This record gives sequence, structure tokens and C-alpha cells, in this order.
Amino acid sequence: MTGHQPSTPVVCSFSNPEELIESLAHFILKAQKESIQKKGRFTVAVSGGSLPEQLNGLIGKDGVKWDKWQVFYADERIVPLDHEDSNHALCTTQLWSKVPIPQENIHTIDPALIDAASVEPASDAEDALEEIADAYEQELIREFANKDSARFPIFDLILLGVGPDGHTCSLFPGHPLLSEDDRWVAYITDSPKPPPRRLTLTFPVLNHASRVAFVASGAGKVDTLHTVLDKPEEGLPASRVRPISPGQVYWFVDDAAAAKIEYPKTPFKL
Ligand SMILES: O=C(O)[C@H](O)[C@@H](O)[C@H](O)[C@H](O)COP(=O)(O)O
Repeated sequence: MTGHQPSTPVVCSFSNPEELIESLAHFILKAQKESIQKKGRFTVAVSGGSLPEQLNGLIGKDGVKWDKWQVFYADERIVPLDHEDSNHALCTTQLWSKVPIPQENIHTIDPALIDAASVEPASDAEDALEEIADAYEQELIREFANKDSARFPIFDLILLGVGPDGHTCSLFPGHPLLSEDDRWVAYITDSPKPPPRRLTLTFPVLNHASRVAFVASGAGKVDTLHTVLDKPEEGLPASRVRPISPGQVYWFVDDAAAAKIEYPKTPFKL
């Protein structure tokens, strides 16, 4: 059944972060073009960390059809949308405020539910956290239902980072959420990277995407990339992102981050 095989990663390494950022922008433009041709829209999930800044190559670039983008967060922290820890706030500062994307095309967690999901102790917030995750799942269902008749949403592109421990989205090593095989969106209250309360897309969503692109740059990522790509048997969360065929996972890295990778690199071409 070739149609259900996990894809093998395509790793492209660039000599410096600037070249990486420019090539990533061209890759995204190509994905956008194909998606709009096929479906009239471009569904994208983005994470936080250093990723939003690495999308800077899109600012002012010809051919970006911002009005066709439908953006979701691959993971989000349970804080107000203008809080310094919010991925939405970060993306707004780094990107959305600099490009003509319609506000309604950016799908945030429901701000009306954040206060109740923030009460202490976390055990008193479980119902509200469940509600906020359900509401975000409904937001995804509204976008994807009746458009792609699949069990899980099929994002055109999911853009991810990887943490030093091999986490991606808010899927952390050893966490019970790694075996979630049903829900599209889940919450956690014990993220080892602060803040502790977060929502995240689950592995089935990541692994049904048409394309997932990891972005990692700098020498600080060197050991993580070596383990994630050369030792997938260790099962780090980022190693487990292997969208089923014809989906594909790409790694956009720079030479500093890629210094220890033995996994074969592919020359970047569009
Ligand atoms: O909200 C988050 O915490 C992120 O979505 C997280 O998964 C991030 O992508 C990695 O921790 C890598 O972060 P850096 O790119 O900053 O290393």
C-alpha cells in the first residue's frame, strides 16, 4: 500500500541563515501556487520559537497571495493573545503586521476561553482547557470539513521548529500525548518549556499534511539534528513527523546546524 507509507525526510542545507530564509520563502511560494491551483486556498500551520522570524523572506515578496492563506497555529500557549508568550503575538509582530493578510484568515485560540483556562491550580482549569482545545478543533473542522473528505485535516503546509530536546509543536519527549491517535488538537499542562499550559496539533494531523517543513539554524541545533535525523530509532518527537505518502517532510537547515548530520542532503531545487 504505497499510499500509506511514511515519507522519508528531504534535508536541504544552506551555507548561511539568509540563504535558508530566501530558499524557504521560494519553497513556500511554490507550495502556495500548487495549493491554490488545486483547491483555491492555502492552509498553513505555523509554530512559535524562532520560526516566525525565519518567514521574513516572504515580506514584500511578489506572488504571495495573502488573501488565500488560512493560517492556524501548530501550537499555542494558553495566555492572552497579546501576551509576550503568545505565539500569535509573536507571529503578529514578526510577520502578520508586515503583510496584507486579512485578519479573519488567521485562526487563533478563542480569547473568550483563556481566562477560565488559566486559573490555578491547573486541575481546576481542566474543563476549560478541554473546551479551548475542542473549540480550536471545531475551528479546524469548519475550515477542512466538506473540503477534504478525510479523517484528519490535510494541511498544505505545516511549518515547525525543533527544540533542544527534540520536541516539536508542544509534543515533548516521553509525554503521553505522543500516542494520541484520535484527536486533532490536545492540551497539556506540564510543558517542560514554559509556559506550561499549551494547545498543540497532534501527530495524526502532522502526519496527514501534504508538506511539513522543519526549519533549524545555528550551531545550537547541531546535536539535536544529529539525533533526530540519524537516530530515528530513539523516537524523539521531531523524528516521528513522517507524513504519509504522498505527503512529505522537508528539513531546511543551515550548515552550522547540519554539521553532524550523516543523513544524506538533497540539493535544494524548486
Ligand atoms: O511555541 C513553541 O514553543 C514552539 O512552537 C516550539 O515547538 C518551537 O518551535 C521549538 O521549541 C523550537 O524553538 P526555537 O526555534 O526557538 O528553537
